[in-house]
Amino acid sequence: AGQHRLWPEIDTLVKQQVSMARLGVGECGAGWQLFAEDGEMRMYRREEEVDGMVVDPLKAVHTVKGITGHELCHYFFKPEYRYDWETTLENMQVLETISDDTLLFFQTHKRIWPASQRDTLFWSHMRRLPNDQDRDGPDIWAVVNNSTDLASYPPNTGKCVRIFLTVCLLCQTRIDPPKDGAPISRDNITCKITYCSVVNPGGWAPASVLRAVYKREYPKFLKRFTAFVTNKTKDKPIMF
Ligand SMILES: CC(C)(C)c1cc(CCc2ccccn2)cc(-c2ccc(S(=O)(=O)CCO)cc2)c1
Repeated sequence: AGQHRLWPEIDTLVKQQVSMARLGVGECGAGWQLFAEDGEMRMYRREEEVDGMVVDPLKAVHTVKGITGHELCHYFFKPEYRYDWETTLENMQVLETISDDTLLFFQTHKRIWPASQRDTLFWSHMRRLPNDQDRDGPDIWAVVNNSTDLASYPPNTGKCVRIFLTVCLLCQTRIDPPKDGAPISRDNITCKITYCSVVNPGGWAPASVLRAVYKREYPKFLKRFTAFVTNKTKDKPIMF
């Protein structure tokens, strides 16, 4: 099959997002402020505005026992689970199945703050990456979501304001095999998560209101999503 028109953009952005996500908070530029902590979860943001719009880049790191990076990316990527964990979702459509690891989504989100309703149009790509640092270490899995244009879905024509986002979920699984040579169980696996996002909420919303929403919503999202995956996988064979 010929290359899809989006493939070059997808391949370039995925590589760029993954290399950024693998940098520690200290390495990828100054100005990261820790704004939320909960157990193993640390959430950082940078205060940035584009054309007067708050687009605060966000970087969260978390460690969750008992699930793999492949499982976390699988439940984040697959549309059939999204209504179970994305509570702000009003409607989700898969407009195009570009390949088995690349989908085009159109989503409308519930109206949350005293501004208008939002929608998002983005491609989503899931990929296993070679673990080039640690040869025999487990692989790294990533999902990248990036806003895109589609002539049949022009932004800001209907009731919704278009959100523009780039999101990267990067996961690395650590396996600590049991001493007695027993088979690996979920007690022996740990997933190190890096979640990066830059979201331009579009339209106009007061910076103070937006920042309050980010601060409230993002920690909830990561906790809710990882709890969902833990619960979904606990009685299933491990998906390495
Ligand atoms: C909070 C803010 C950054 C402005 C925001 C507001 C809204 C609109 C609805 C909403 C959600 C939460 C709070 C306020 N409004 C949606 C999103 C959003 C949408 C999608 C994705 S995704 O990673 O593609 C997962 C698939 O859905 C992540 C974030 C973000």
